[in-house]
Amino acid sequence: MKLGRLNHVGVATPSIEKSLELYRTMFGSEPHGEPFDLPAQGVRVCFVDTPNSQIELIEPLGESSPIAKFLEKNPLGGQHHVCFEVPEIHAAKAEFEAKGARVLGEPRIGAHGTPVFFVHPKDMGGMLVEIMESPAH
Ligand SMILES: CC[C@@H](C(=O)O)C(=O)SCCNC(=O)CCNC(=O)[C@H](O)C(C)(C)COP(=O)(O)OP(=O)(O)OC[C@H]1O[C@@H](n2cnc3c(N)ncnc32)[C@H](O)[C@@H]1OP(=O)(O)O
Ligand SMILES: [Co+2]
Repeated sequence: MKLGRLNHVGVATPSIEKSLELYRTMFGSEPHGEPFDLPAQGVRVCFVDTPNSQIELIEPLGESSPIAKFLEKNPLGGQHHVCFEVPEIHAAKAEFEAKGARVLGEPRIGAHGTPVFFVHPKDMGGMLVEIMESPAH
C-alpha cells in the first residue's frame, strides 16, 4: 500500500470555539464551514483549511467520546491523530491486519462522508493514524 495524501491533522480541544479564536488571532484563519456533530464518532468537528491539507478540530460529544481520556491527560488539547487517504478502505484494512497492526473497529463514515478506520498508536510508533477512503474514489 502506498502512503496517500495527508488529508488532515486531528487536533483535540475542549472547546472548538476557543480553538477557532486562536486560529483567527494567530493565523487570521476562518473555519471551513460551521462546526457539526458526528454522533457515530462521538465528536463535534470543525475544519480549518491550510494550503495543502486541513486541521480537524474535534471536541468530545457525549459521555463515551473516544477523545475523553485524551483530554483528561491533555486538558489543553493537542495533536491527536493524522489522517492519510487510501484508494480502497477494505483493501487497506486487510493490509494493516496482515501486517499485525491493530485496526480499531470496522470502517465508519467519517467527517468527509467516506469510510475511515483507525490504527492503534502503539502499532504506529506512538501516533494514532486514521485511514480514510479518498473522496475521489
Ligand atoms: C471527525 C470524525 C473522524 C474523521 O472523520 O476524521 C475522526 O477523526 S474521530 C477522532 C476520534 N476517534 C478516535 O480516536 C477513534 C479511535 N480511537 C480509539 O479507539 C481510542 O481513543 C484509542 C486510540 C484506542 C485510545 O484508547 P483510550 O481508551 O482513549 O485511551 P488509553 O488510555 O486506553 O490509550 C492506550 C494507550 O494509547 C495512548 N494513546 C491514546 N490516544 C492516543 C493518541 N491520540 N495518540 C497517541 N497515543 C495515544 C495512551 O496514552 C495509552 O498509552 P499508555 O499511557 O502508554 O498506556
Ligand atoms: Co480525523
